[in-house]
Amino acid sequence: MFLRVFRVAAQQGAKNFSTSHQNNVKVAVCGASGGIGQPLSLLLKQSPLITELSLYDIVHTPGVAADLSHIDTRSKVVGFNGPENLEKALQGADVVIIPAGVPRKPGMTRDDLFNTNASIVRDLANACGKACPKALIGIISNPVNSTVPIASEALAKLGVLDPKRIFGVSTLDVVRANAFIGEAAGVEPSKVNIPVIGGHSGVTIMPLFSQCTPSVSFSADKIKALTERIQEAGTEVVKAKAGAGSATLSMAYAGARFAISLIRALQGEQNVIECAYVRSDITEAKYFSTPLLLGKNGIEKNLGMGSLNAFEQELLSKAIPELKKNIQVGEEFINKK
Ligand SMILES: NC(=O)c1ccc[n+]([C@@H]2O[C@H](COP(=O)([O-])OP(=O)(O)OC[C@H]3O[C@@H](n4cnc5c(N)ncnc54)[C@H](O)[C@@H]3O)[C@@H](O)[C@H]2O)c1
Ligand SMILES: O=C(O)C[C@H](O)C(=O)O
Repeated sequence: MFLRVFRVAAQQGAKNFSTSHQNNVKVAVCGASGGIGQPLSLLLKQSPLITELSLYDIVHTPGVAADLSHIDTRSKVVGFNGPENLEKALQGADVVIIPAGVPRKPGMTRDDLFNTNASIVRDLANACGKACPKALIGIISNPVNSTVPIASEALAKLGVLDPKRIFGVSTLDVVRANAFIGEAAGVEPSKVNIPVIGGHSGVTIMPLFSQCTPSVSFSADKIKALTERIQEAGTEVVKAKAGAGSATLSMAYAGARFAISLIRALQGEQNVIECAYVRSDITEAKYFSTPLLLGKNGIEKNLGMGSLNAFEQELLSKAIPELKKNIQVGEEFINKK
């Protein structure tokens, strides 16, 4: 079913493709051999909007690329292994998606991944800054609340930061919220659309039930319970996988949706909107996720968070201090001597 949805979305994009200014679209996936990287690359391989798929990892990319290259779709697939090939992998990329780094095990928080993943994201952002400074970059690697500031500062140090082009991928929070609400309300999940704002961990994940379409009429207790489930959904998967990692398949779906939205907007399609964690002046937190109107240069317009009800205001007051702390940790890491 979801493959069909992708085909439909991709075909809708393809209508614009013929009239677009840009016929060639190169997408690079960094961390392409991993639990997310492989299914994400598979989903991207199905999109007729992509002409070149560049797969980078420190292991196994020749095999992953050989395998995917036998699929009879438009894009050419090339694998690049090891840091000495990183800049080659990124050269000319229009979109870079980064699911590189370690995932959680039961009992860990996303912040426990910081020590390993901070330097991985810094190095990949540095390479993007050199090889494809105009690319739209989507960061999946956790902790997203900190890795996006790290990547942004790395690009700023190189003098190539354009905050409109760098995104923390929080699409999985929206996808989960749509799924859980659809199930609870008896509505087809693909018809549900709820903004999830803030950040991507625990209390920073803020689903805005008051702005859900179609509108839903749950009790206050039900909204609280669903909000907590959405906030802890990553942990739900980590526990269920019992040591074998965190969400990979749903993340690949969400990552592909986000990447394809970036490309559709790049191709000139109007009204492409996604929530993502970006540099922002909407709240006191320097980075914050809100619905974004996407365009040819990344963020066309930050659509803000709209009006919040009392429950959502309370969520915001809990999210902001945590976000500020996560952002500061990221900035201190990248700015340390
Ligand atoms: N944003 C989200 O919503 C979300 C959702 C799920 C997982 N994640 C995060 O995504 C990351 C990846 O998760 P996974 O399950 O795919 O992990 P994984 O261990 O299965 O795969 C990670 C891949 O990254 C590669 N890698 C490691 N160092 C690298 C480097 N320097 N350059 C390029 N590649 C490198 C590894 O070789 C591996 O193939 C984790 O940090 C996880 O927490 C984020
Ligand atoms: O929970 C995790 O560690 C992975 C990811 O951030 C998720 O939300 O599934």
